[in-house]
Amino acid sequence: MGLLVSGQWHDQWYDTDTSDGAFKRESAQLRNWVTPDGQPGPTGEGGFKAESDRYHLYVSLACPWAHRTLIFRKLKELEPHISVSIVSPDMLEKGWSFKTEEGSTGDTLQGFDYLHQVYTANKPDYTGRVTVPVLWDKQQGRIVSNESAEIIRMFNSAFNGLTGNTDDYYPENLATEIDSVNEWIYDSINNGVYRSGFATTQSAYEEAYNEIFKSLDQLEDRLSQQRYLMGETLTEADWRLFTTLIRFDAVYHGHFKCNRQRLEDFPNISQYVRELYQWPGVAETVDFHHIKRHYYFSHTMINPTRIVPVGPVIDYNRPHERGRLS
Ligand SMILES: N[C@@H](CCC(=O)N[C@@H](CS)C(=O)NCC(=O)O)C(=O)O
Repeated sequence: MGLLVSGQWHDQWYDTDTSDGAFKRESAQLRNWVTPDGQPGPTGEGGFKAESDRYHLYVSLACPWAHRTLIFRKLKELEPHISVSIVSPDMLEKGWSFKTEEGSTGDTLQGFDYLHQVYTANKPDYTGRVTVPVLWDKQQGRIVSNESAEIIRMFNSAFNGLTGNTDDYYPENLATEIDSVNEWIYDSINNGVYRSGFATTQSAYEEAYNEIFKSLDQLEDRLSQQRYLMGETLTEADWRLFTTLIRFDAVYHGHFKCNRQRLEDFPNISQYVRELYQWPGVAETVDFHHIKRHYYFSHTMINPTRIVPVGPVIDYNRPHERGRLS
């Protein structure tokens, strides 16, 4: 685990000393947008037109942020148009690698050994963390974006002309409400589990833990009254939440100490997770080997023995009752 400083790799764990033991996530730096005609998007530069076989996605199957982009690539029928490389679940001294032993595809586009080389190929003197996902433009030989929240918005609509798929997970009439639910879920759940797991003081950990379970209680209540976060319409807010929920009992409950109870113990949340897991194509994007191996093997500061737990045994394919009550 580390970061690039002026293009040089430095092996370094997150610094929590300056924030009373609390983990602070850095904002993504590369924020251009693919658009239907190549006009600039909400941030960054223009010149990234939606075209078939022009873009390549670098992902980890372990990472909840990268997982969102894989789900959108699947749901929006972008697989024939956007190629993918999957990193190894082991993120060690040199960060994300393409070592194939534990199931990386290798860098199928550029043949690099490490993801940090993709970042320096984009900008030789790059300074910052080297994170997945990364959306790479094969035509210009540069990174379009390393922000999953924005990559899924591009996937949601920019390529509709190519795929003919007009399913909309960010409909205009719900956009403001989706943005506000996203913010709540991001702070307390998506990033909350990391704040719990990476905390280095008892108080920072307990603060994150309390926020997570307060939000999960609210979520359980909301899902007892409606099928999805926005009611009857399945939106990006659900997919952003799902990638954290599907990892919860396998890693966040144990490794990140989010252990007041398992998600399996929440009647509505657990059924909602199963409904989304069973959504056509989605189960294929979930890889519990990569998920467990990444967290338990890579974070030696938290789990020095690197033993990867065998359980839990949960059948996400068993039936759910969602949709029957409404
Ligand atoms: N804001 C980014 C965050 C991505 C992120 O933090 N990914 C993690 C993996 S789950 C990562 O690559 N971490 C490497 C590091 O922090 O050095 C996004 O949502 O795309």
